Amino acid sequence: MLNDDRPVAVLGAGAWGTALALLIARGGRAVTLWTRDPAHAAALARDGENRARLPGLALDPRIRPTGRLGDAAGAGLIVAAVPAQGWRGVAGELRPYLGADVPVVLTAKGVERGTGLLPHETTREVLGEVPLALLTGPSFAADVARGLPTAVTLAMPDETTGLALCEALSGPAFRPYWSPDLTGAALGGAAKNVLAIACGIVMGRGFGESARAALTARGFAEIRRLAAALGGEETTLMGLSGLGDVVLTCTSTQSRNYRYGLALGEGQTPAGAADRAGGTVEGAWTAAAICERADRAGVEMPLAATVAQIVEGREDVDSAARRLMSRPLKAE
Ligand SMILES: NC(=O)c1ccc[n+]([C@@H]2O[C@H](COP(=O)([O-])OP(=O)(O)OC[C@H]3O[C@@H](n4cnc5c(N)ncnc54)[C@H](O)[C@@H]3O)[C@@H](O)[C@H]2O)c1
Ligand SMILES: O=P(O)(O)OC[C@H](O)CO
Repeated sequence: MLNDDRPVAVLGAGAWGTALALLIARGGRAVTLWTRDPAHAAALARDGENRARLPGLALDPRIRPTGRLGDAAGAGLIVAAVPAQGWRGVAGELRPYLGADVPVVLTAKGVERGTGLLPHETTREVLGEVPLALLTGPSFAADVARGLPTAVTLAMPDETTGLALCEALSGPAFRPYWSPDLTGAALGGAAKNVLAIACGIVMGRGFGESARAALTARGFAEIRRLAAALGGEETTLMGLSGLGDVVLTCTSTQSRNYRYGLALGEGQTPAGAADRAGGTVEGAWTAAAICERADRAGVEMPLAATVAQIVEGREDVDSAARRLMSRPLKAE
């Protein structure tokens, strides 16, 4: 299934899809790199690089860009790098082209608005019982594309296929660790984007490093509460896909979510902040969606709810900070 000569289809040719296509192609596999925009596919082929997202990094000759989703037919493995809000539609269009027993590796880090579903839950609704994995964890596209050392989580309940996927996707500088816990891994990846926005806001507003450390720890506590309520494992949250990605994204200006928060903290509007972040800011969409999901599970997430309020322009940063600091004192 995995060690055959069929190409790998990577869906979504943004920063992450392009980085993963490079990783896989360098491992010797042919890659079909699909983008919804045929003009973008033509530009990728013509330029030999993704100028908008990973400028200066040459595409491997084994990568074939395409604007036709039907070119994914015949792939031995699908890697989906479409943002969480767009994945349901793409998955539906993919269905007729998906071969029997072909594994689908999801990589989106978000919660779907309107349903509160994590990417693997959306996929189950649309594609049914396909072999499903999630690749997540601390990994900036530019780092992976440059071949810098990276370790991630590959979550899949079936151990045999999960380990085979780790092998298939590993490289000299890319090390996936298998986990059986899809829910814990997906939740950590989605929620850390919301927390990264909060940390960016705090730093942009000049509240200082102590405030950011407090926010990171208290935000991580609410993520763990929700994960536990949904059946995610504590060990997953304490690993690469949870703590690892929180550490990365809550501290680095390489993160778009963090940059978006920084701009909000500096007083920009949500639209201006999105422009400054550049590219997909999953946490901006996920903040409200994860709160809806938490409400249904009876879990309180005051920090995520505050990010949602600020992102939607319903509260300003200073009044949010005053409100959070005046909450009743309680046990840690
Ligand atoms: N960039 C990273 O370092 C990184 C790392 C790990 C995971 N991720 C995750 O990967 C996903 C994609 O992020 P990215 O960095 O590639 O973002 P990006 O902004 O660079 O690119 C997003 C791509 O998705 C496409 N897209 C958006 N909506 C679509 C839709 N409805 N149908 C089809 N295509 C659509 C866009 O055309 C674009 O090519 C996100 O969930 C992100 O959290 C990103
Ligand atoms: O740029 P961000 O904030 O989407 O973060 C990218 C990756 O998720 C980091 O692991």
